[in-house]
Amino acid sequence: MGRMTSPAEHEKRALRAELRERRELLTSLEKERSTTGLTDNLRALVSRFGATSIACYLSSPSEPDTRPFLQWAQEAGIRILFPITRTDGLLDWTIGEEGIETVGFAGTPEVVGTTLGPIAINDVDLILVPAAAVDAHGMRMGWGRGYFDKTLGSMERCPPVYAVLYDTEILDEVPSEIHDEPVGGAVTPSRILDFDQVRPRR
Ligand SMILES: Nc1nc2c(c(=O)[nH]1)N(C=O)[C@@H](CNc1ccc(C(=O)N[C@@H](CCC(=O)O)C(=O)O)cc1)CN2
Ligand SMILES: Nc1ncnc2c1ncn2[C@@H]1O[C@H](COP(=O)(O)OP(=O)(O)OP(=O)(O)O)[C@@H](O)[C@H]1O
Repeated sequence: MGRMTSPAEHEKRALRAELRERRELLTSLEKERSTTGLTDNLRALVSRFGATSIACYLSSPSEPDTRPFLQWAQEAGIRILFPITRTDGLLDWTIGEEGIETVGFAGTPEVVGTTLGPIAINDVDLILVPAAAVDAHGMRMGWGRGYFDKTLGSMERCPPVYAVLYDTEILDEVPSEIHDEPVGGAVTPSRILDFDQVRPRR
């Protein structure tokens, strides 16, 4: 499109490729082992905030497995909003009343259900976002489509936002651009991190 590529964009692309490759190298045993801890930590986070309503995504095979946690949350009567990718780069949300899974526009697993618009996410008590990496200031890098930056950037008041990722993806520093939205914390298979944010959320 003739746009200039900034150093941060370039760095992000290289880092994403490295992180993607690292995830692809995890064995199914390593992944299975990490699921128990991740599920415990996600449950603990819900308890900590007393969340009765959350936003979370269905993980794809290379991502830390959110599914056992989602199963627990559903059984516990927690309202879950799942993202639906739109062609315009925004996210719709659904509670997925059909209980059916499909593949979305961007290639990630999605749930089928009545579509709620982008602002439906304003109501939740806790937001769990996918991430490729985060740093100690809560700077987050996603997989490069800007869906969550746009979603979080458009929220007037934002509930706690935690990135879900593997331990090795917590880095000293993540390349950042002006539109990048920080997260308040991160959840990995071994811990829950809370960041001191440089740029406080509105
Ligand atoms: N499970 C899951 N659902 C999710 C996300 C996610 O990261 N994980 N999303 C989080 O936003 C949204 C979808 N985001 C996506 C972001 C990038 C690509 C993608 O195909 N990226 C290319 C490379 C892009 C690049 O590196 O520049 C690729 O992976 O080949 C797909 C979906 C909504 N749902
Ligand atoms: N708030 C925004 N408004 C408009 N465009 C945006 C916004 N945030 C990000 N973008 C655009 O989206 C693209 C991807 O951004 P970036 O590389 O930061 O995504 P990411 O953080 O990896 O993705 P995601 O948020 O989906 O996990 C960039 O071209 C960027 O300009």
